[in-house]
Amino acid sequence: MSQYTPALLIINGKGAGNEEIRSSVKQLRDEGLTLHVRVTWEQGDAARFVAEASQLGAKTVIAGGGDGTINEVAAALAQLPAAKRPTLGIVPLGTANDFATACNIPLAPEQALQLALKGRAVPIDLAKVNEDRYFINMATGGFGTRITTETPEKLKAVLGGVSYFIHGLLRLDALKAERCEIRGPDFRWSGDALVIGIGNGKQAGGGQKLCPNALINDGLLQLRLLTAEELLPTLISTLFSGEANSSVIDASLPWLEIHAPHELTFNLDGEPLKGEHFRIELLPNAIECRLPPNCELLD
Ligand SMILES: Nc1ncnc2c1ncn2[C@@H]1O[C@H](COP(=O)(O)OP(=O)(O)OP(=O)(O)O)[C@@H](O)[C@H]1O
Ligand SMILES: [Mg+2]
Repeated sequence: MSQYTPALLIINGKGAGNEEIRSSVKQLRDEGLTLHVRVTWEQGDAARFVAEASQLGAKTVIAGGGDGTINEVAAALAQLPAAKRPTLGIVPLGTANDFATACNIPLAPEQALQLALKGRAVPIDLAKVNEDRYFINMATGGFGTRITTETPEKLKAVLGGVSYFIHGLLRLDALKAERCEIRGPDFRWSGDALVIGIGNGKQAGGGQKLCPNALINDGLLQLRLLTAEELLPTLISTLFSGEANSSVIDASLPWLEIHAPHELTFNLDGEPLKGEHFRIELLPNAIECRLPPNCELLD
């Protein structure tokens, strides 16, 4: 398999017991591919492994995990000089795998690994949040945040992506509007928001298409705001169907700033970030990613 350059597979420790991955890696190595494997234990490990990639001569770095793992790998790649930046591959081993699902990346590890090594590399956008945080898929505030921050790991392990949905329904009583102000080029809104979705990708929280018009190579973020004017049942059906409605505000923006009088929690690809001020800026063509020809997030 000499047509492949060496690659590095970073597996989130939660998915490291996957036997299919083990046998696929063995098979690829038997065919002659140099495929390094590293396993994470905690936050920060993936970024350190990405830094190691150039010493290993890896031209492809594969994130084996859910959205949080892809986030960490993609963010570390974006911070490397362009000339030394490996291409991102994705093997979905998380709970919801919202980004991979929206991209039509195969969920079967063997096929995903083939795509991650051989697929067409496409430049994609990333979003930068404040000084040093990023997201590849979506930032959510409000209801969606509660779902993803508080869905217990045990529920995720037993029920997979459905757990986000079930846990979300159990927590409807906890739905609370957040007062905030949002500004961007030719855009200004202030009021009480129940859900704030800022999408590079379309879906989060286990298949909820919060930002149905988002694309990962259009140079724009889709902002979708569900305001507190609507009755709860209408709002929930809107949330799950993605249809238009008067309490839904939509905008496509290259950057935006959010200010709140008290602390808000945003989830960046499912990983929490607290603050009162957020500046979110789209970085066009920030990294290259191997994606299937039928990826639905491409322009
Ligand atoms: N060995 C490990 N055990 C538990 N957590 C880990 C381990 N290694 C990394 N992490 C943490 O896992 C989180 C990322 O998980 P990831 O998002 O990939 O999976 P998931 O949440 O199950 O899937 P998804 O986000 O697609 O629903 C990060 O917060 C990271 O710090
Ligand atoms: Mg996650």
